[in-house]
Amino acid sequence: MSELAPVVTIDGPSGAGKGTISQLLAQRLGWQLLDSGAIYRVLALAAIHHNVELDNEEAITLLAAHLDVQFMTVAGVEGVKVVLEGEDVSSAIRTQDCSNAASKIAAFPRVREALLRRQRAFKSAPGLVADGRDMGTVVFPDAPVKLFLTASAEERAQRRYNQLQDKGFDVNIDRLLAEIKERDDRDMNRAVAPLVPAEDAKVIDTTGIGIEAVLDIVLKHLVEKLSDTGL
Ligand SMILES: Nc1ncnc2c1ncn2[C@@H]1O[C@H](COP(=O)(O)OP(=O)(O)O)[C@@H](O)[C@H]1O
Ligand SMILES: Nc1ccn([C@@H]2O[C@H](COP(=O)(O)OP(=O)(O)O)[C@@H](O)[C@H]2O)c(=O)n1
Repeated sequence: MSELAPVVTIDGPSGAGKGTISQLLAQRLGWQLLDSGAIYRVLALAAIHHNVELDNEEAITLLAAHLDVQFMTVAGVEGVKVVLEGEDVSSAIRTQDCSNAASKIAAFPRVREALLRRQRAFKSAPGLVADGRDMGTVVFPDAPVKLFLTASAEERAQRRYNQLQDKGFDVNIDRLLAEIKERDDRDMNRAVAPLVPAEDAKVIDTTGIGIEAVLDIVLKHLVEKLSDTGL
């Protein structure tokens, strides 16, 4: 791993706060940000747009290899702007249907393989904060700092409910909770790159802990680990 571009990996299930913490951390450090879930989401949307069946691993792998997508950080705007084939899909990739489709295609080993290089290309100086499910286990196994955020399924569903409602989506809390549990189950039990903390990850259960308090825990751990490794 290049010392010029250390990587902090932040993995965990849906609604654990990975995106929020990754963004705050990247801003604080002035580092690059990789929202790997957005790549799986945009691929799922591309499959839907091109009428590719979500169970067709071969066709989705081909689509993954040629995916025309750009990720842009826009000052003052939450999250990254995602442009698929020239169209701004930042909002379209956040629907519940797209979340479920992303988790289905993410179970295909060849699809994951096809997206590896694209994800690793985000690593550049002065450093990278990488958010996902397998950042610490598969994509950046040599990262000097690894975090695994989690929280109870009920709290994660409530957070996602509030977030989607704020964005103007019509949501049902019972359906959200059921889908979060279904997605957790699929992500944790797939054969390749399952959702599991890396052996050297610090696991933080954020149930009942606010964003600022979680960020404090993360920053403290980061400083300790980076000074241990001499970075
Ligand atoms: N520790 C926390 N306490 C309360 N709300 C949180 C916390 N972390 C994140 N949130 C909120 O929960 C929602 C989902 O967080 P997000 O970072 O998108 O999760 P993830 O990326 O893990 O799916 C967001 O609206 C965010 O503001
Ligand atoms: N590194 C990653 C990131 C996401 N994913 C898949 O993509 C889906 C959407 O990821 P996301 O991080 O955007 O989802 P949320 O945590 O925001 O709900 C997940 O349910 C996973 O199935 C993955 O398999 N590996």
